[in-house]
Amino acid sequence: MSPGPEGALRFVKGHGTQNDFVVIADPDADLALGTELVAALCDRQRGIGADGLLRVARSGALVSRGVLDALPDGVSPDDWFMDYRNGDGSVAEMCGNGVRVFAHFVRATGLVDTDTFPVGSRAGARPVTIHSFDDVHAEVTVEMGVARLDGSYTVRIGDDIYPGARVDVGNPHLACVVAEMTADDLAAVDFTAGVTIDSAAFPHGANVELLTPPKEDADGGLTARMRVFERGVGETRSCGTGLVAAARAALHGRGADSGTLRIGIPGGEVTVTIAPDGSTLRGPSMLVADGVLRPGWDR
Ligand SMILES: N[C@@H](CCC[C@H](N)C(=O)O)C(=O)O
Repeated sequence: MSPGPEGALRFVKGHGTQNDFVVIADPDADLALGTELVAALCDRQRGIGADGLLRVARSGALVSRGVLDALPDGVSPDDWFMDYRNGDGSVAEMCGNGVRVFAHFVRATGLVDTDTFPVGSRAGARPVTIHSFDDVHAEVTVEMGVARLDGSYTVRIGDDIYPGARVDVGNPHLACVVAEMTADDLAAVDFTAGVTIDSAAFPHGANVELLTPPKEDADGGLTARMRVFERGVGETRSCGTGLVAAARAALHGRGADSGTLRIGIPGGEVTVTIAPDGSTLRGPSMLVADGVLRPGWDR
C-alpha cells in the first residue's frame, strides 16, 4: 500500500483493545507527516478519527529522510519501523497496543512472512510473536523491554490526589495503584475534571494510569482493572505501555519484581508479564477497515 494517484492516500483503521489507530504504509517514508496533518487525520470530526497514527516504514528510509536522527537500539535498516504519532500530532517513543496492530498489519499484508520478527520503535526494537492472525483478527505478544520504576509522585484528578510510581516503559508513565479502589470507584473517576501532574518531574509529560489493587481470581491468577489518561490524546480505552507500567507498579507494591497480571480496561483485556529483565504484553489486534482519503480532504 502506498500513496495513490493524484495524492489519494490509502489507510487501514485498526485497534488493540479499542485503542485505535490510522495505519499508513509508507515504506520509503515519502510522506511529510507534519503535526497538523496527523492531528487532522486523527480528528474524529474532520478526519478519519483515531487515538494515534502508525506509519509503516523501513527504519533505514526514516533515517535517510531525516525523520529519525539515527537507528534506535537494536533496530536494523531493513526492519519495519512503527513511526508512532499521538492523536494531537505529537511524537511518542512507544505504543504497546500500536505494536500489536502494526505487527498484525505487516503480517496480514505480507510485508512480513514469519510469525516472529522485530518491530522498530523510537524506544528500540520490540520483538513480536504472532500467535494467530487473519485479515481482521490477530493475537500478538510484544516484548516490551524492562519497565523501570523511578520514584514516587502524585497526580491530581479534579479535587482528588492519587500517589503513584513513575515508570519508564520507553515512554513516561505515572502508574497509580489505588488502595481500596473498586472497579465501580474506578469507573466513577472523572478525567474531564482535569488531570495535573508535576511538570518538573515529567518535563515531557506523562501517561497516567489508575489501577485497582490486583486480586487473586479462582485460578490463583492476579487480575485488576485500569483506566488511562494518555499524553497527547486524553482518556483512551486502553494503553499497552500503561498496562505494563501499572503491572510493574502493582507487583512492586506486593513486594514482587516478577509476575503475571490479567488487566481489564474499558476496551477489553490483556495479559502482562513482568520480569526483572523484561516484560511482555499479550492481547488482540483488529484491522477493521480499508479506505482511501480523497484528494483535497484536508482543505
Ligand atoms: N496508547 C499507547 C501509548 C501511546 C503513546 C502515549 N500517548 C505517549 O505519549 O507516550 C500504548 O498502547 O502504549
